[in-house]
Parts: sequence; structure tokens; C-alpha cells
Amino acid sequence: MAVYTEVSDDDLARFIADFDLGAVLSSKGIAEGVENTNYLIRTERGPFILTLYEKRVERRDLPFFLGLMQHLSARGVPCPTPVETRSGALLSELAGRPAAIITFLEGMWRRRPEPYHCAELGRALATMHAASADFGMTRPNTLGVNAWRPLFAESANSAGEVLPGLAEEVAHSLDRLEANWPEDLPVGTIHADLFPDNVFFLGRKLSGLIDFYFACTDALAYDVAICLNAWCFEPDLAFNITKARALLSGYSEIRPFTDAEFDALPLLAEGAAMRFLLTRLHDWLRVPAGALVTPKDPAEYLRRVRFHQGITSASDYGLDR
Ligand SMILES: Nc1ncnc2c1ncn2[C@@H]1O[C@H](COP(=O)(O)OP(=O)(O)OP(=O)(O)O)[C@@H](O)[C@H]1O
Ligand SMILES: N[C@@H](CCO)C(=O)O
Repeated sequence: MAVYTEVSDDDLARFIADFDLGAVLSSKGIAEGVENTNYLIRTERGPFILTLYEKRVERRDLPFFLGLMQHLSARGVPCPTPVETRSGALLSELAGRPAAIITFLEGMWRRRPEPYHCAELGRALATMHAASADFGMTRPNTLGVNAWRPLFAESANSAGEVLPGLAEEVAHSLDRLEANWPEDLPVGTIHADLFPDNVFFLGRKLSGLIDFYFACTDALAYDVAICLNAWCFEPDLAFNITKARALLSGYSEIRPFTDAEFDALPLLAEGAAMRFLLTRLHDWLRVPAGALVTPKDPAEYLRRVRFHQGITSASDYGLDR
């Protein structure tokens, strides 16, 4: 459970008074997530999510994230909308942290997504990419290819304790990724963390995308590669080509892949796996004392890095050119 910052009832009541939401009826720390502190608050105007932004979120990036949610929801993408204070601000401060209230989305995330969930995801991701084409703000990907080596350096000395031989394997993969990373793919606003726990469904239908706090400006196909890693491997880490085919064809129904994206997909997928391997390793070695959080296993992503190294063409993922 990720509750890094406790909020007292009095502080919450004072905070809510700035919004046109009536009184707080109840509030509860949310037992999901690892990045930020989230509370489900029930107010006289209904349920909302209160987020206090923690370590990885830079205050200067919050107008981008909150503005993106506003932009996308105005275009019909099912995602939370930030709630304005009475004076029109989207961002406030609570318990010494930047904080915002966003609308509550109905639905549940799927722990074991089926191929039809993957197809829905693909369509929603492409729709999000299309809808953000006229979003006026940009944000560099601070966890992009150039960040991986310095990020690994912060954990390299302890890496061998977590996974023997990891330092050598990561160094070898980073050499390949840095030397071959494509620079000329179509770029736009990407979600960059669209894991199953960030996608809600009502029955078979996708009902919401959440957690835009890694969103940035980068290659659109890299976002697809992140989803391929997060949605198309089974708990035993076997690759499920039926799910991959569903995801990729759902995406290309709305936005077909260019030839360059098709060619780059195996490398993008290896890079995407590397990014999550490295952040997980970093967090695994630094669980804050007393925080209610379960760190995620870096080894699952090493297995994916290795898998993608063995792929030579996107058709091995079930994608037709
Ligand atoms: N707008 C929303 N509507 C309904 N529930 C939400 C909403 N936003 C967040 N939640 C709930 O809070 C949980 C954590 O939210 P979120 O994924 O944004 O946190 P996080 O710490 O940033 O997570 P992550 O580890 O995925 O980066 C979600 O799994 C969901 O249960
Ligand atoms: N989705 C990330 C955690 C949030 O950044 C992971 O599974 O490592």
C-alpha cells in the first residue's frame, strides 16, 4: 500500500474547504500503487481521489500532468479530470506536499487481462495518442534511454546481491540500446506507464486510464512497447502472442504503425523492459523506512529484456507489416 504521507482529519477538512465539494464524509488510504500517496475521499458531492505527490514527481511537471488530463478528458478520453479550487487552481498543497483532487473513475483493473482487454487497451492507447496531438505542452522523458546508465550507476554496487551477474548483463544491453536507439520515429505525448493497474474496465469495456505522472513527449511506439511488456507476459513470464497480437492490432485499427516503428519495435521493447528493470531495482534497494509499500520485483523485467533480445522482427509479436 502506498501511503507515504499521513493526512490528519483537521488538515483534510481545511484543505477541502477550498473546493466546492461540501464536507468530507470519509477518507481512506488506497491499497494500490507505489509512487504517490492516494486517498479515496467521499464528499457531499461524491467520491474523489486526493493525490499527494511524492519523490519521483517534480513540482514543475505537475502543470503538464494535470493539463494533459484536462485536455484528454475534454476530448472524450476516459481519464480523471483535476478539480479546480474555488479560485481556479488545479494544484494545492497539503501536509507539506503538492496535492490535487481528481475525479473518481468507476471500474476495476484486471489482474489477468484477456486478449479482448488487450485489444481494448490498444485502441485506447492509439486514441489517447491521437487526442493529445494538439496538446500544447511538452515534457522530456526523464526516464528515457539517456537516463538509464546514470540510473543504473546508482544501484550498480548492490545489483549483484539482488541478481548475480546483473551489472554485466545490464551494461551489455545498455551498449546495444544506446548505439541503436531510433531517433526519427513519430513523437507525441505518451502515457509511459500504462500497466494493467492503470487501466479500468467495466465488464469487457475499457472505462478509464489513470496515473499520468510519467507522461512525457517521446516516440509513440515506445508507449506500445511498454504495454507489450506489461500486458503480454503470463505470471510464469511466458510471452503470450495472442495478447500481443490483440494489443497491436487494436492499436493499429486507430493508428497504423509506420515501417520505421515496425522495424524498431523489438529494440523499443527491450528498452522499455530495461526502464522498468532499472526503476524497480532502484526502488527495491531503497524502501523508505515505515512506508506502507510493496516494492516490485526487478527480476521479472530482466527476463523480459532477455526475451526481446531474441526477437528479430515485430512479426514475432504477431504484428503484420
Ligand atoms: N481517478 C481514479 N478513480 C478511481 N480510482 C483511482 C483513481 N486514481 C487512482 N485510483 C486508485 O488508486 C490506486 C493508485 O493510483 P495510482 O496508480 O495513480 O498510484 P501510483 O502510486 O501513482 O501508482 P503506480 O504504482 O501505478 O505508479 C489505483 O490503483 C486505483 O485503485
Ligand atoms: N508500473 C511500474 C510502477 C510504477 O512506476 C512498475 O510496474 O514497475
